[in-house]
Amino acid sequence: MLEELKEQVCQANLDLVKHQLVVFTWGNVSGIDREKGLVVIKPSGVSYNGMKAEDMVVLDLDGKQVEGNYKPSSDTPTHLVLYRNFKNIGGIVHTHSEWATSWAQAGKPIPAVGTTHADYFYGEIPCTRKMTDEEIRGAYELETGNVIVERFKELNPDFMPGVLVNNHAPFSWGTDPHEAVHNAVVLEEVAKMTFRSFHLNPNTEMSQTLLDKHFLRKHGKDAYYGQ
Ligand SMILES: O=C(CO)[C@@H](O)[C@@H](O)COP(=O)(O)O
Repeated sequence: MLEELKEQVCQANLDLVKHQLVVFTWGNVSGIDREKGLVVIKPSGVSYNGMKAEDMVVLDLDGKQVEGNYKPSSDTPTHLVLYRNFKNIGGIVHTHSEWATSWAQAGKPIPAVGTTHADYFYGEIPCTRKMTDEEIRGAYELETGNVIVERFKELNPDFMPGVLVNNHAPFSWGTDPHEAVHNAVVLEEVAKMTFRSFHLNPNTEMSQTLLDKHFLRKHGKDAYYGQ
């Protein structure tokens, strides 16, 4: 089971390259085995070229490394905060994909103005507040997780599978590493399309009715999209 998760996490990391979401080593994917309470994550700073499942690092939810020859991603504390707080998620992606990162750097949430967005994200994709100097100097990556959780106080992570970290970049998640990558791809596409929509028409908007229709036809108890 853990070996299978290492394969999935490794493949999901390689998929970031395939989908052109990462440059150099600017990203990472993790997955969790909830029964065992173990997280599998990409090693820090290791090139995607020739990366193998056995290179993945395994930790418990407190961050204690239990397997792996490498140090885990420097973003591991952020992933662990999200797994501890968002109980239904099974995979997390962090990238510096250029369109989503542009919104994050600008400190701007991405408004829901089209059905591509509404098929995946139930409302505006939130952006976290700026971190304080104290948070940045302290346990920075853990505090990054904390500001995400703080931003989700009144949001459901099952209906909003991604966030922009202010001055930084996006995180996305899903029920497993593969779905988390899928959501990262959609987030990047939506970031690009929304920027262009506002460029063409600064008054672009979408009704709540259309947002509800598109999100709820794919998610929730009355979903009917697909097979
Ligand atoms: O956010 C950043 C850098 O700004 C990191 O996520 C990125 O470089 C990836 O770090 P790791 O190689 O996973 O330690």
